[in-house]
Amino acid sequence: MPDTPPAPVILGNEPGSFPHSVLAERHPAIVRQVREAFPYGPEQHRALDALVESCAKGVIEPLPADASDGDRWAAWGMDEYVGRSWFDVPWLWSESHFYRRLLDAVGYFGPGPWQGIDPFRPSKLAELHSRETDEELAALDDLADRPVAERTEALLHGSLWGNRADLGFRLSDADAEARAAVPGLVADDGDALRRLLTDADTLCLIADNAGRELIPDLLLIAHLLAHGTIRRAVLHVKPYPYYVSDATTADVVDALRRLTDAPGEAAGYGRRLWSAMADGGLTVRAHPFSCAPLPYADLPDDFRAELAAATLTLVKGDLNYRRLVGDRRWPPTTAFAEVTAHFPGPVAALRTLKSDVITGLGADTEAALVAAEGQRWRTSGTHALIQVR
Ligand SMILES: O=P(O)(O)OC[C@H]1O[C@](O)(CO)[C@@H](O)[C@@H]1O
Repeated sequence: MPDTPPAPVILGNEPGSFPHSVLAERHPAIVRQVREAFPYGPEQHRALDALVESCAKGVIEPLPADASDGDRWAAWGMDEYVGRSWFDVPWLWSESHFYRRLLDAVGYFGPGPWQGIDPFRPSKLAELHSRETDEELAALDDLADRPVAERTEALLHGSLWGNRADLGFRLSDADAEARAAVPGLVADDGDALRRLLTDADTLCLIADNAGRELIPDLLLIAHLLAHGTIRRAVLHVKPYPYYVSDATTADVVDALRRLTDAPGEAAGYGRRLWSAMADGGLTVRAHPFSCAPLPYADLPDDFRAELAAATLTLVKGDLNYRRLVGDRRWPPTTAFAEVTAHFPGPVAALRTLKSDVITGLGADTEAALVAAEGQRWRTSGTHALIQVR
């Protein structure tokens, strides 16, 4: 990284801090939610009890000897962190590892009858079939007669603000959705983004949440394909359920069915995407590194090569932003271009702010945010940004 010395990595061990509250409060709440969602047997309940106990008072344990991804986790730092408190290792690592252990506890990795059963699916489906989703899809009818550029803008902002709809985030901040989004972006490289999206070949979209975020992401892709703004799109989803609402291939299928079954314009978007999947215009990928507890600076060679070949990579959401710039205590005015210099091609972040990490702010913007809200703006989910490099 050119001139910027790395800032300290964020850990979860400071009581009262946001990362600490995620480990100490949000994770047990997620376990409770998962227990209520399925009629699990005694074995799963015991494993979930053990996980809660381990997170609160214990240390990170080795993976089972027969874990099929044992080597992968070893390469991702497992040996260094085994035996240490969940609170004392990088927060990005411990959060990510929590989801790996949670899936283990409910039998997701099998073998057995619960293999492949997504513990978050009921909440994802409820959101996909909510009144709010109906309203968002109905809004497409009003958009139909508008000029293309206006539709592009509306769909870009739909994709950006769709990131507020995050089920895990709502668990600990139930009012986040109701609070009005603050108008205006804290950083807005929208012009640069529009330039990159002119006559582009391949758009990679690194997806974040399913449901009410994935739907607008898909609508945006359908629109860009339909108008020849991009020739093809690659949608990167997670290979297994992650951070409660992150999108997997099954969620893409659910979202496409939701679109094709909808009344009005939405069905046309769904049908176009369905055919794009068939003719290679839209490809879905689920690379193991998408669930890695590491920043994108550590991209493996195959993933790096793929992103290097894209005209633009659109990185959605808060967690992807943390992975893109590095989950560190950057001074907010640190240049976004410098902390993303490692990324193999043009990249744009579309994110609502839900954790402490932030870069690329103007000094005036930071000062105004702090004067109005203290540090709350970093995590409240009411501010958003578009940043491009
Ligand atoms: O869905 P998003 O936008 O990635 O947000 C998830 C965020 O929620 C948290 O789990 C807690 O805020 C963060 O760790 C993570 O960055």
